[in-house]
Amino acid sequence: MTDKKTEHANTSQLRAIDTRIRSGLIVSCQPVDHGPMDNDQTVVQLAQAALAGGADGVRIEGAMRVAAVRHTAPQALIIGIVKRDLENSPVRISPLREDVMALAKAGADIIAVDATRRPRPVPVLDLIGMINGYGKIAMADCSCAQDAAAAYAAGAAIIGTTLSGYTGGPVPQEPDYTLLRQLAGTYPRVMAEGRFNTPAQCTRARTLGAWAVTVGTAITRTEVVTGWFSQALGVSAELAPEQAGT
Ligand SMILES: CC(=O)N[C@H](C=O)[C@@H](O)[C@H](O)[C@H](O)COP(=O)(O)O
Repeated sequence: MTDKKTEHANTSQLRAIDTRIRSGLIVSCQPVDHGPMDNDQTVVQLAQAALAGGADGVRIEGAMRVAAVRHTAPQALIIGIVKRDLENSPVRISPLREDVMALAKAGADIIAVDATRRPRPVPVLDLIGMINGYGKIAMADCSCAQDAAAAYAAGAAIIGTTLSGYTGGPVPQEPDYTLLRQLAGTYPRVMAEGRFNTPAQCTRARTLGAWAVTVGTAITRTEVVTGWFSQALGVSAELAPEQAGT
Protein backbone atom coordinates (compact mmCIF):
# COMPACT_ATOMS: atom_id res chain seq x y z
CA MET A 1 0.00 0.00 0.00
CA THR A 2 1.32 3.44 -0.88
CA ASP A 3 0.56 6.87 0.52
CA LYS A 4 -0.35 8.27 -2.91
CA LYS A 5 -4.10 8.48 -3.07
CA THR A 6 -4.87 9.47 0.50
CA GLU A 7 -4.37 12.81 2.20
CA HIS A 8 -1.46 11.80 4.38
CA ALA A 9 1.32 14.15 5.24
CA ASN A 10 3.30 14.91 2.10
CA THR A 11 5.89 12.50 0.80
CA SER A 12 8.96 14.56 1.67
CA GLN A 13 7.69 14.99 5.21
CA LEU A 14 7.22 11.24 5.53
CA ARG A 15 10.65 10.53 4.09
CA ALA A 16 12.14 12.98 6.57
CA ILE A 17 10.42 11.25 9.46
CA ASP A 18 11.58 7.85 8.20
CA THR A 19 15.20 9.00 8.35
CA ARG A 20 14.73 9.87 12.03
CA ILE A 21 13.79 6.30 12.90
CA ARG A 22 17.07 4.50 13.58
CA SER A 23 16.93 2.36 16.71
CA GLY A 24 13.19 2.37 16.19
CA LEU A 25 12.58 3.15 19.85
CA ILE A 26 10.15 5.81 21.03
CA VAL A 27 9.87 6.35 24.77
CA SER A 28 6.53 7.40 26.17
CA CYS A 29 7.16 9.76 29.09
CA GLN A 30 3.87 9.56 30.94
CA PRO A 31 4.40 9.15 34.67
CA VAL A 32 1.77 7.49 36.83
CA ASP A 33 -1.11 9.96 37.23
CA HIS A 34 -0.82 11.99 40.44
CA GLY A 35 2.33 10.08 41.43
CA PRO A 36 5.53 11.72 42.67
CA MET A 37 6.92 11.90 39.11
CA ASP A 38 3.82 13.47 37.59
CA ASN A 39 5.17 16.97 37.06
CA ASP A 40 6.49 18.95 34.11
CA GLN A 41 10.13 19.01 35.18
CA THR A 42 10.29 15.27 35.65
CA VAL A 43 8.70 14.67 32.25
CA VAL A 44 11.31 16.92 30.63
CA GLN A 45 14.08 15.04 32.44
CA LEU A 46 12.63 11.66 31.48
CA ALA A 47 12.55 12.79 27.85
CA GLN A 48 16.12 14.05 27.99
CA ALA A 49 17.28 10.81 29.58
CA ALA A 50 15.43 8.71 27.00
CA LEU A 51 16.98 10.66 24.13
CA ALA A 52 20.42 10.38 25.74
CA GLY A 53 19.87 6.64 26.01
CA GLY A 54 19.26 6.22 22.28
CA ALA A 55 15.55 6.77 21.80
CA ASP A 56 14.61 8.19 18.40
CA GLY A 57 11.78 10.15 19.89
CA VAL A 58 9.42 10.64 22.78
CA ARG A 59 5.69 10.50 23.34
CA ILE A 60 4.48 13.28 25.62
CA GLU A 61 1.07 13.91 27.19
CA GLY A 62 -0.19 17.46 27.53
CA ALA A 63 0.44 20.53 25.38
CA MET A 64 2.40 22.31 28.13
CA ARG A 65 4.69 19.34 28.51
CA VAL A 66 5.15 19.05 24.75
CA ALA A 67 6.19 22.71 24.71
CA ALA A 68 8.57 22.19 27.64
CA VAL A 69 10.24 19.19 26.00
CA ARG A 70 10.44 21.06 22.67
CA HIS A 71 12.11 23.97 24.47
CA THR A 72 14.84 21.81 26.02
CA ALA A 73 15.26 19.43 23.08
CA PRO A 74 14.63 21.48 19.93
CA GLN A 75 15.59 18.64 17.58
CA ALA A 76 13.66 15.88 19.33
CA LEU A 77 11.02 13.90 17.50
CA ILE A 78 7.91 14.44 19.61
CA ILE A 79 4.64 12.56 19.46
CA GLY A 80 2.07 14.65 21.32
CA ILE A 81 -1.19 13.59 22.90
CA VAL A 82 -3.70 15.05 25.34
CA LYS A 83 -5.51 12.67 27.66
CA ARG A 84 -8.98 13.51 28.93
CA ASP A 85 -11.69 11.80 30.93
CA LEU A 86 -14.87 12.79 29.13
CA GLU A 87 -18.31 12.31 30.61
CA ASN A 88 -20.01 10.91 27.52
CA SER A 89 -17.26 9.00 25.78
CA PRO A 90 -14.65 6.40 26.67
CA VAL A 91 -12.23 8.02 24.20
CA ARG A 92 -9.32 9.48 26.16
CA ILE A 93 -6.50 10.25 23.72
CA SER A 94 -6.77 13.66 22.00
CA PRO A 95 -10.54 13.51 21.54
CA LEU A 96 -11.14 17.23 20.89
CA ARG A 97 -10.28 19.72 18.18
CA GLU A 98 -8.76 21.99 20.81
CA ASP A 99 -6.37 19.16 21.76
CA VAL A 100 -5.06 18.90 18.21
CA MET A 101 -4.73 22.66 17.97
CA ALA A 102 -2.85 22.94 21.27
CA LEU A 103 -0.46 20.09 20.40
CA ALA A 104 0.28 21.60 17.00
CA LYS A 105 1.02 24.98 18.57
CA ALA A 106 3.18 23.37 21.24
CA GLY A 107 5.50 21.93 18.62
CA ALA A 108 4.61 18.25 18.31
CA ASP A 109 5.88 16.65 15.09
CA ILE A 110 3.36 13.84 15.26
CA ILE A 111 -0.07 14.10 16.87
CA ALA A 112 -1.74 10.90 18.00
CA VAL A 113 -5.48 10.44 18.41
CA ASP A 114 -7.67 7.59 19.61
CA ALA A 115 -8.89 6.06 16.35
CA THR A 116 -11.30 3.52 17.81
CA ARG A 117 -14.83 3.50 16.48
CA ARG A 118 -16.39 4.19 19.86
CA PRO A 119 -18.85 6.99 20.68
CA ARG A 120 -16.89 10.23 20.58
CA PRO A 121 -17.36 13.97 20.44
CA VAL A 122 -15.44 14.61 17.18
CA PRO A 123 -15.11 12.16 14.25
CA VAL A 124 -11.64 10.66 13.76
CA LEU A 125 -11.77 11.84 10.17
CA ASP A 126 -12.05 15.47 11.30
CA LEU A 127 -9.19 15.21 13.79
CA ILE A 128 -6.87 13.57 11.27
CA GLY A 129 -7.84 16.17 8.67
CA MET A 130 -6.95 18.93 11.12
CA ILE A 131 -3.57 17.37 11.93
CA ASN A 132 -2.68 17.11 8.26
CA GLY A 133 -3.97 20.63 7.74
CA TYR A 134 -1.52 21.90 10.35
CA GLY A 135 1.30 20.21 8.42
CA LYS A 136 1.82 17.65 11.20
CA ILE A 137 1.91 13.88 10.93
CA ALA A 138 -1.17 12.03 12.12
CA MET A 139 -0.88 8.86 14.19
CA ALA A 140 -3.91 6.66 14.81
CA ASP A 141 -4.03 4.80 18.11
CA CYS A 142 -5.98 1.71 17.09
CA SER A 143 -7.50 -1.29 18.85
CA CYS A 144 -8.08 -3.52 15.81
CA ALA A 145 -7.67 -3.83 12.04
CA GLN A 146 -10.98 -2.08 11.35
CA ASP A 147 -9.89 1.00 13.27
CA ALA A 148 -6.65 1.01 11.30
CA ALA A 149 -8.36 0.72 7.90
CA ALA A 150 -10.67 3.65 8.65
CA ALA A 151 -7.87 5.79 10.07
CA TYR A 152 -5.51 5.10 7.20
CA ALA A 153 -8.23 5.93 4.69
CA ALA A 154 -8.80 9.17 6.63
CA GLY A 155 -5.14 10.14 6.21
CA ALA A 156 -3.27 8.83 9.24
CA ALA A 157 0.33 8.19 8.25
CA ILE A 158 1.23 6.15 11.34
CA ILE A 159 -0.92 3.31 12.60
CA GLY A 160 -0.40 2.21 16.22
CA THR A 161 -1.48 -0.91 18.07
CA THR A 162 -1.76 1.34 21.14
CA LEU A 163 -5.33 0.56 22.15
CA SER A 164 -5.47 -3.17 21.53
CA GLY A 165 -6.62 -4.72 24.80
CA TYR A 166 -7.92 -1.47 26.23
CA THR A 167 -11.47 -1.24 24.85
CA GLY A 168 -13.16 -3.78 27.13
CA GLY A 169 -12.48 -6.93 29.10
CA PRO A 170 -9.32 -7.81 30.97
CA VAL A 171 -6.10 -6.25 29.70
CA PRO A 172 -3.83 -8.99 28.34
CA GLN A 173 -0.30 -9.41 29.68
CA GLU A 174 1.45 -9.71 26.31
CA PRO A 175 1.57 -7.27 23.39
CA ASP A 176 -0.83 -7.98 20.51
CA TYR A 177 1.62 -9.55 18.06
CA THR A 178 -1.20 -10.90 15.88
CA LEU A 179 -2.57 -7.43 15.23
CA LEU A 180 0.93 -6.05 14.78
CA ARG A 181 1.78 -8.66 12.13
CA GLN A 182 -1.47 -7.98 10.30
CA LEU A 183 -1.05 -4.20 10.31
CA ALA A 184 2.63 -4.29 9.41
CA GLY A 185 1.76 -6.38 6.36
CA THR A 186 -0.73 -3.73 5.24
CA TYR A 187 0.51 -0.23 6.14
CA PRO A 188 3.88 1.44 5.66
CA ARG A 189 4.38 2.84 9.16
CA VAL A 190 3.11 0.77 12.03
CA MET A 191 3.93 1.66 15.60
CA ALA A 192 4.07 -1.29 17.99
CA GLU A 193 2.72 0.09 21.24
CA GLY A 194 1.14 -1.37 24.32
CA ARG A 195 2.83 -3.73 26.80
CA PHE A 196 6.19 -3.90 25.03
CA ASN A 197 8.03 -4.30 28.30
CA THR A 198 11.32 -5.94 27.36
CA PRO A 199 14.04 -5.46 24.72
CA ALA A 200 13.21 -8.96 23.38
CA GLN A 201 9.57 -8.00 22.84
CA CYS A 202 10.68 -4.86 20.99
CA THR A 203 13.07 -6.83 18.80
CA ARG A 204 10.25 -9.20 17.95
CA ALA A 205 8.06 -6.26 17.01
CA ARG A 206 10.68 -4.99 14.58
CA THR A 207 11.09 -8.49 13.15
CA LEU A 208 7.34 -8.57 12.54
CA GLY A 209 7.65 -5.35 10.53
CA ALA A 210 6.99 -2.58 13.03
CA TRP A 211 8.24 0.79 11.80
CA ALA A 212 9.01 1.68 15.42
CA VAL A 213 8.14 0.57 18.95
CA THR A 214 6.87 2.79 21.73
CA VAL A 215 7.78 1.75 25.26
CA GLY A 216 6.19 3.57 28.16
CA THR A 217 5.59 1.81 31.44
CA ALA A 218 8.75 -0.28 31.45
CA ILE A 219 10.94 2.82 31.17
CA THR A 220 9.05 5.70 32.75
CA ARG A 221 6.55 4.36 35.31
CA THR A 222 8.84 3.60 38.21
CA GLU A 223 6.01 2.64 40.58
CA VAL A 224 4.70 -0.01 38.19
CA VAL A 225 8.10 -1.49 37.39
CA THR A 226 9.00 -1.54 41.06
CA GLY A 227 5.75 -3.42 41.64
CA TRP A 228 6.83 -6.10 39.14
CA PHE A 229 9.98 -6.67 41.16
CA SER A 230 8.47 -6.35 44.62
CA GLN A 231 5.65 -8.78 43.77
CA ALA A 232 8.11 -11.31 42.36
CA LEU A 233 10.26 -11.05 45.45
CA GLY A 234 7.22 -11.18 47.75
CA VAL A 235 6.14 -14.49 46.21
CA SER A 236 9.62 -15.95 46.32
CA ALA A 237 10.05 -14.78 49.93
CA GLU A 238 6.99 -16.84 50.88
CA LEU A 239 8.32 -19.85 49.05
CA ALA A 240 11.84 -19.48 50.28
CA PRO A 241 11.59 -21.29 53.68
CA GLU A 242 9.87 -24.36 52.14
CA GLN A 243 12.27 -24.46 49.24
CA ALA A 244 15.24 -24.03 51.49
CA GLY A 245 14.10 -26.97 53.63
CA THR A 246 15.67 -25.56 56.77
C1 LIG B 1 -3.94 2.49 26.66
C2 LIG B 1 -3.34 3.84 26.87
O1 LIG B 1 -3.98 4.72 27.38
N1 LIG B 1 -2.05 4.01 26.47
C3 LIG B 1 -1.38 5.23 26.71
C4 LIG B 1 -1.13 5.97 25.50
O2 LIG B 1 -0.57 7.00 25.42
C5 LIG B 1 -0.20 5.12 27.65
O3 LIG B 1 -0.77 5.03 28.94
C6 LIG B 1 0.79 3.97 27.47
O4 LIG B 1 1.73 4.08 28.51
C7 LIG B 1 1.55 3.99 26.15
O5 LIG B 1 0.66 3.64 25.13
C8 LIG B 1 2.74 3.01 26.12
O6 LIG B 1 2.32 1.73 26.44
P1 LIG B 1 3.05 0.91 27.60
O7 LIG B 1 2.99 1.76 28.83
O8 LIG B 1 2.26 -0.37 27.76
O9 LIG B 1 4.50 0.65 27.16
